[in-house]
Amino acid sequence: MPADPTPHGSSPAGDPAAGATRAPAPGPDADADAPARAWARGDAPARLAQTALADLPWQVGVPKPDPVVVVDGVTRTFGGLTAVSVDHLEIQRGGITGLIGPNGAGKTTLFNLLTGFDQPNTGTWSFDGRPLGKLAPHQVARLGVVRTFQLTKALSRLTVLQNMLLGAKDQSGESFFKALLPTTWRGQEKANTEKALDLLRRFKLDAKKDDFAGTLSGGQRKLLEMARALMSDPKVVMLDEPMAGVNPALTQSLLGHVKDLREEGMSVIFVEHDMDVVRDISDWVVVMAAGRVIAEGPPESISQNKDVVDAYLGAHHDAPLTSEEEDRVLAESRAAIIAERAPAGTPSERTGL
Ligand SMILES: Nc1ncnc2c1ncn2[C@@H]1O[C@H](COP(=O)(O)OP(=O)(O)OP(=O)(O)O)[C@@H](O)[C@H]1O
Repeated sequence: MPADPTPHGSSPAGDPAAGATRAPAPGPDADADAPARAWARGDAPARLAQTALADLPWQVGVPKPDPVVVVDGVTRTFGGLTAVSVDHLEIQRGGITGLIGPNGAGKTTLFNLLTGFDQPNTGTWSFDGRPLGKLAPHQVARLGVVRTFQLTKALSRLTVLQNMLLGAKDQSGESFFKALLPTTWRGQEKANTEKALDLLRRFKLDAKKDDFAGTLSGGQRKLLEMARALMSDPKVVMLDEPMAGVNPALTQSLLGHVKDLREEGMSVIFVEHDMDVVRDISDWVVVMAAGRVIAEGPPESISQNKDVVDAYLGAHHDAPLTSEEEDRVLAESRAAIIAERAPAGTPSERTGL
C-alpha cells in the first residue's frame, strides 16, 4: 500500500511547510538528562525511547543520545543509478525506527548493506561501535543484527520447526570441535528446539510446527520469519515490510509482536508503506527518497514535512489522475489506435472496433 503523506498530526514547530532542514530547535525546556532520569526511574522501554528522542531537532543526521547503529557516507550504485547515498544516520537504541519512502527510495538496498547482504561502493557503518563493513550476513547476525525480508524466505520444503532451528545461533555442525563432542551438540540441539518451541508458542505457530512452511499463509510466514529472527537473540531487528500481504486479523498480532521486541530491550528498524502502522508503532521515522535521507523526526513531524510530501507526490503513481492527465492519456490512446489501424486492414479487421 503506498504511503499516505497527508498530515494527521500537529507539528510542535507549528509550521506545516517545515522542510527537512528546517527542524525545530530543542524547546526551551529541552533537558539533556531526561533519558538518564527515565532509565533510573525504570520507565517502560517505549517511554524510554520516546524520552530519549523527544527533544531532538527534526534534522537529517541528528545525533541520537544512545545510537546503536551509525551509518556514515554509505553509497551504493547500480550502473548509473545511485540507489543509496546516506551521509550520516544514527538509530537510537531501544526504539522502534520506521524507515519510509516512495518505491525505489533505497530502503531495501540500505537494509541489504547494513546486514551484509550487499556491499556498498563507499562508506562505513557500525553496530554498538563495532564496524560491520565487509562482514557476511551470518557474521552480522551473530553479532546481533538480524533482518527479515520483504518476500519471506521461509524454506517451503522444511517444516516450521526446521526453519526455526536454522535461525539458531549455535548450530551443531557450526563448529568442528563442538561436532566432535556429541554430548555438547546434543545438549545444544535440545536447548535450541526448546527455544524454538517457546517462540512458536509465543507467535501462535506451535500447532503448525510439523507443517511444511510452504503451507503457511502469507501472514503466518511473516510471523515465522520474525520468530526465526529471534532465535539468535538479536539486539537489532530489521523488518522489511513486516505487514505487507498480512490480513487485518494478523496485522494487530504482528504489531503487538513488534512492540514486544522493544519491551524486551531490542532496537527495531522497519520498512513500511502503511502510514497508519508507522504512526502507531514508531518512536522515530526516517524518510528516504532517491537514495538519500530527506527527513527524520517523530511520526507526527513527517506528514507535515514539505520535502516528504513532495517526494511522495512525485512518486505517487496511483493518485487519481487530474482531468488534464485523463485528457492526455485518452488522446495518446486514440493516437495509438489510429497509428495501429493505419498500416493495413480496416479497423474492424484489426481491433474489432
Ligand atoms: N540488484 C539491483 N540491480 C539494479 N538496480 C537495483 C538493484 N537493487 C535495487 N536496485 C534499484 O535501486 C533503487 C532502490 O531500490 P530499493 O529496492 O532499495 O528501493 P525501496 O525503497 O526498497 O523500494 P520499494 O519500496 O519498492 O521496495 C531502485 O531504483 C531499484 O530499481
